[in-house]
Amino acid sequence: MKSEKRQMLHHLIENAGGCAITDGGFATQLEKHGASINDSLWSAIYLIKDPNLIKQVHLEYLEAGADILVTSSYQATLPGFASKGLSIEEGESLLERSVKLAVEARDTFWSSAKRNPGNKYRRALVAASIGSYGAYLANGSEYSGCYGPDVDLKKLKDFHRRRLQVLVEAGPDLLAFETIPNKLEAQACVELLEEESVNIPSWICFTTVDGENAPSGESFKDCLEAINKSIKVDAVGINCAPPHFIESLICTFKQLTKKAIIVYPNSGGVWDSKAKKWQLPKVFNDDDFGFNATRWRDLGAKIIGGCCRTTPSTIQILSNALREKS
Ligand SMILES: C[S+](C)CC[C@H](N)C(=O)O
Ligand SMILES: N[C@@H](CCS)C(=O)O
Ligand SMILES: [Zn+2]
Repeated sequence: MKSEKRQMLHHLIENAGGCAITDGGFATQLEKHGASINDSLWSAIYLIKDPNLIKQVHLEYLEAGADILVTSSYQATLPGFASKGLSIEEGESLLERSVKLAVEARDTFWSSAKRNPGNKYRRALVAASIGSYGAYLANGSEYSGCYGPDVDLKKLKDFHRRRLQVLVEAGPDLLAFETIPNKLEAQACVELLEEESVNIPSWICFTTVDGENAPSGESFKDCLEAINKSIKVDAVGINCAPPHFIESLICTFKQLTKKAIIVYPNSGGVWDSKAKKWQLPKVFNDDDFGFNATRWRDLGAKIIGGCCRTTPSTIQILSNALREKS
């Protein structure tokens, strides 16, 4: 049973014909529904404010063809919840809720889809999001990689450990480390997976601002060192970076790792961490995503989706493109 679980992500990729589809921007899709997430918890504030809206967004991505749902826990942390006056138990139950909402959406959707013979769907997997330490800081440091001199490996592991334990306990199919901006945090994630004997698959995704290195300026070669040595990490790649960097990054990652490559870029633009808003126009529209997704797949990406400011319609177009031309 244990080893079956470990293989779930690889099986999904195989069943999808070699390239699975993850969902699109979660927080920005909440905003499309009128959510106000200008908050230190960002989208995670909706675990308190309106859990049903979270489920609705998950359902929209399933309908659009996502094979993987990423949970609403990106910026959900125990210290973050504590800063809102919540107890540890309350914080832990909100983390559990993030997984439950996605599992419920998946189960509801799948029980109706499978009644329909010939439907285009596959039973989706639920990936518990673990946003970087920079995401928790809410100061844009997931795009700078600068955590300051006081942040060492132990501090990062201490920060991530309890949340990881609670999320794993809640029963997701896999773990998704998102917007990792430097080598130290990648190493912390790998060591935690090992120390906690995590037995579900995981991916680790980095951001980039120059299209070549991690935001810290460290090379991806250096950032991947610990990841490549660990059997606990199944896929590695990029999320929430501008889409025009993706093609060359897939080629770079192919030379640096044997892990499955995952890419889910944002639609372009720059995050203004003071105004808590995406600035500058999008670089890719939905059709650009559709066209480029087949190219990314042909270059070797095994999981493709979207991040901030991509929507269910982006995933719909991407999914049509990948399914038609596989
Ligand atoms: C991926 S960024 C857009 C998430 C939000 C950021 N951590 C903040 O709170 O400002
Ligand atoms: N899973 C998160 C990532 C933000 S960069 C979201 O889509 O909101
Ligand atoms: Zn994003």
